[in-house]
Amino acid sequence: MRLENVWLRYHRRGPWVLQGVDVRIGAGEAAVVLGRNGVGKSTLLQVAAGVLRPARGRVADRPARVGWVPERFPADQPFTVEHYLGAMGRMAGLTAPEADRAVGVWVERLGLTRFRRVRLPELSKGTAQKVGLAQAMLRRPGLLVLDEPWEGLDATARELVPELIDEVLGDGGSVLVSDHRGETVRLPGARRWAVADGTVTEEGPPATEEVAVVEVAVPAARVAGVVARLRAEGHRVLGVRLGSAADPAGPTGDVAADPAGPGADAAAPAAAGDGRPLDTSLLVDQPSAVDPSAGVRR
Ligand SMILES: Nc1ncnc2c1ncn2[C@@H]1O[C@H](COP(=O)(O)OP(=O)(O)OP(=O)(O)O)[C@@H](O)[C@H]1O
Repeated sequence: MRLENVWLRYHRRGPWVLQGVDVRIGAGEAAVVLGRNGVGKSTLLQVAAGVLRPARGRVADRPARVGWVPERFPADQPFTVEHYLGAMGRMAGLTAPEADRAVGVWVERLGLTRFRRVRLPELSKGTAQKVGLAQAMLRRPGLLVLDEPWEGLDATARELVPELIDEVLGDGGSVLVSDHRGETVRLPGARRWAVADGTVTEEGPPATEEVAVVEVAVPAARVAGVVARLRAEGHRVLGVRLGSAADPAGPTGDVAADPAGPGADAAAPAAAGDGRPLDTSLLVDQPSAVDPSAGVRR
């Protein structure tokens, strides 16, 4: 997904909150949005989620299913937890039985079982936040946007947030999260977007960092998931090639996709050893899968 030259202000003659923002995030990647209070983090997340429309510029390739968790869950709605979540599940495109099943799963995971029949306005802030998390996860989002997700949550639920993020990333989704409490140290692999003066700057890894290249053989059918997981942990995936199970490092392997390397041919058809197509969709157009020469072979 890309934000291209995005401008936004809340009133016709008001100050611009976002001014020509250009950022992108790939499948299986997370980005933490940082900046001082009032700088525009929530505004940026809402544009990314499609809650706010930019005055100028555009958001391209936003995944079809977006999970949006606002900083403050709007609990002033006259529904019980289970009615609200069931309705949200159906709005997300689940059938009634699927929605019921999903509600059961997330109510349990988030420790909401005893609140099922409680009306939203009667919930504490932390419990309402959990309902906010649950509604975003009922149908696995391709983009999960979390505005200060740790705010108001109890210790157990705070532990769960990185777990949910990992699950979305592991399925090839993208995650954006803002945080002013430093909790995002729990997301060591995330990219870091610093918001200041209406613009967003990506903070890169320290240039002096020494790296090593590790070659790993995985079943071809699991390539997409493994690549997404590696990226979610902050590793750069330099390329993927096919090999044989007997001799994975042998010379017979064809290059299936080298996402950013010189001569990369993302359109080249690739098939797993058993003839099934290899899902390389996650391996193209990834800005973070970069310069293979950055890896040092020792
Ligand atoms: N609905 C609104 N109407 C008018 N101005 C708004 C609105 N929402 C936000 N703003 C203003 O836009 C600017 C950016 O706000 P935003 O909430 O995006 O910042 P933030 O970085 O998320 O802040 P915080 O860390 O306090 O949540 C602020 O000056 C804020 O007052």
